[in-house]
Amino acid sequence: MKPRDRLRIAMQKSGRLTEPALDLLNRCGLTFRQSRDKLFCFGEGEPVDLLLVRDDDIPGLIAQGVCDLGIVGRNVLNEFKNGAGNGAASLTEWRPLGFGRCRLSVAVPQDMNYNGPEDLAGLRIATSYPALLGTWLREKGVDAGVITLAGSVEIAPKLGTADVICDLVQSGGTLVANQLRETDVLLESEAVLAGPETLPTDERGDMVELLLKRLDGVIQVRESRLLLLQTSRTSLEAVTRLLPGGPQPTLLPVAGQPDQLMLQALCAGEVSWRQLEEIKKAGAREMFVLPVEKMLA
Ligand SMILES: Nc1ncnc2c1ncn2[C@@H]1O[C@H](COP(=O)(O)OP(=O)(O)OP(=O)(O)O)[C@@H](O)[C@H]1O
Ligand SMILES: O=P(O)(O)OC[C@H]1O[C@H](OP(=O)(O)OP(=O)(O)O)[C@H](O)[C@@H]1O
Ligand SMILES: [Mg+2]
Repeated sequence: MKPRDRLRIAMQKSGRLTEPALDLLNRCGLTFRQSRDKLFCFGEGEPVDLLLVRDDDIPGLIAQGVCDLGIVGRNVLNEFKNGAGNGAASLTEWRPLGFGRCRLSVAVPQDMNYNGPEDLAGLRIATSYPALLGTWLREKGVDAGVITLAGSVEIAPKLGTADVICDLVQSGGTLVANQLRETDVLLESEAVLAGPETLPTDERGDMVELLLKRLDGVIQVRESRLLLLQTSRTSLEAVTRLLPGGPQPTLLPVAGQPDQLMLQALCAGEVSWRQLEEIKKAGAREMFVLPVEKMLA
């Protein structure tokens, strides 16, 4: 293979991961000029280009060295590592990316009596993830038939082509619509930045390091929220105890109300309605949760 001096990242051409992946790269300061065939996007500022492909092809492209990194679901990456890519150059997750969250689960007809994996013995299981399912069945010591389907797996029991299924679940809506019930979770998945365990030693390696640093910053900011509220000095301790994790809050005086304080806290993740209601019960009022756009400690 010809040596390359520009970093090449593979990502899904069109699907659930396309928009969030592009958005993430943009936030890392990477912008791309789209070529007419839309399969290759040339990086405008930094020496980083994109290859837009079917998500299933991403691990193989990295293993072959056609791309240096890829943005792909853990489900697809691990299916490759357990199956087609078994024994190929080892791939690793450089970063979990926090979108495309779903799980790979076994689901059975709602009216089936199911007590555990041993009840799958002798049944036919339809899946798009034969390698991950095969590994799990071996671990459980269960001998079952694996029927590989490219899609519409949930319909297989109704059609009589399988008894149970193993497929991706997010809200669970598709399972309910097909009278199925989730029984075992094989894998918790989200989009990841995948790459070889050993990074290139040339300038591309330096670019990967820079990208990882920017990614860490972007992910930290994306998950941060600024919580603003007012509280009386007497409620301060109770309110502070309920604050979601993060650095020490900042306290500011409120003009004309000496017993009141304005509190500002950086929270490491989402602040739910339930948490807000609890904090309010402890004595807080005038509460605001704001997204953080940029952060420089
Ligand atoms: N319902 C879901 N909710 C959230 N994430 C999901 C869901 N279903 C799948 N995913 C994640 O998004 C990834 C891409 O899903 P998508 O349906 O776009 O793939 P696809 O149909 O295989 O696309 P391609 O044409 O690239 O092969 C999945 O591999 C998985 O990691
Ligand atoms: O638990 P839920 O929220 O219902 O999501 C799960 C469904 O989402 C995915 O399919 P998708 O909608 O991408 O359809 P496809 O596999 O036919 O492309 C997955 O294959 C499940 O069928
Ligand atoms: Mg696919």
